[in-house]
Amino acid sequence: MSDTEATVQVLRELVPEELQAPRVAIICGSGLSGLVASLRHSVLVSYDKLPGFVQSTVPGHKSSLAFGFMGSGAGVPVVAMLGRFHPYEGHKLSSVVYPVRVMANMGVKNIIITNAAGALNPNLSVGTIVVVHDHIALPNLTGMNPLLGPQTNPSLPRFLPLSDAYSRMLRKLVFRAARDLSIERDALAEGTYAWVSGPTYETPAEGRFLRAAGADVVGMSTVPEVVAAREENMNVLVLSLVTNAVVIPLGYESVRDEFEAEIAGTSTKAVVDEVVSHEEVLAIGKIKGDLMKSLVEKILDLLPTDV
Ligand SMILES: O=P(O)(O)O[C@@H]1C[C@H](O)[C@@H](CO)O1
Ligand code: HPA
Repeated sequence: MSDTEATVQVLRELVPEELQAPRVAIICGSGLSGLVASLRHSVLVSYDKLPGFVQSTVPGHKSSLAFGFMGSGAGVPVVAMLGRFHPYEGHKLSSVVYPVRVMANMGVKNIIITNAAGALNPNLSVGTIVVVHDHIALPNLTGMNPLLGPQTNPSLPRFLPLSDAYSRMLRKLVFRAARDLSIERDALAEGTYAWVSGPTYETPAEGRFLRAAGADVVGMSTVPEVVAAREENMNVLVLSLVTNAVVIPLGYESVRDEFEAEIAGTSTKAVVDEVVSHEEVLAIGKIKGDLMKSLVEKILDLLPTDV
């Protein structure tokens, strides 16, 4: 029996039979566990009961899986991670993606991955939900790829194409859901997510670099999960909630100019001194959580029955 099969075996003992075949997995990003507040017949399973699972150590992430039905009518059976694992917590990449492999082993075919992210694109304001259509993963390109090493399951592809990682069908469904809910057009955008390891937020020069490379938002999660989910042949949807702007010009102003202006008694342009914090990230999650929740519920309502 493989490791993931052993974990699924434990879940089968802890979760009632009618919840054992989820169609959709949801990963809740920082401060976004309220996304699944409307789960019906829900059963929570703490990660410490599950072999192979580690613990979420980040504020705004709980260490439990939630099973239940979500959406209108009978609803769709879902399994949600109320907290995720990040490499910066000290978790190995194989641990970070382990829950995705377990959910795939349970037969889940669709995954909605959410996260909090900083905006690199100046057209994105705080609170916008970005439907991710591509990613830039410097860690993947430089030797920190979750698929490095012996294959956990040799029947999965060794060389995984990622040109179509983000399901067009699911992305389109988001916009249909938004129209059905009369969500204003500017509340949603499309973009490319840059994955960084964290836990430091970006310097202004790093922000400029990632923006120049074509990224719209930046965050510290998601991509390893996307890679594992694609290896497991799931349909992937990623929704990033913009919680802050990455202040690209901050720190760039010349202190020599400032010093010389002080001596001359003239004034210089005021330096912006916004500093991002995790508290701010969580606060935006709280404010926009209901919108994200309605959107996810409507996406589940619209999900074709054959996927
Ligand atoms: O788990 P996500 O990607 O939603 O969390 C973001 C990235 C860091 O974990 C944290 C920084 O504030 O929020
Ligand atoms: N950078 C990286 N990760 C983040 C940010 C950010 O600005 N905001 C929320 N998660």
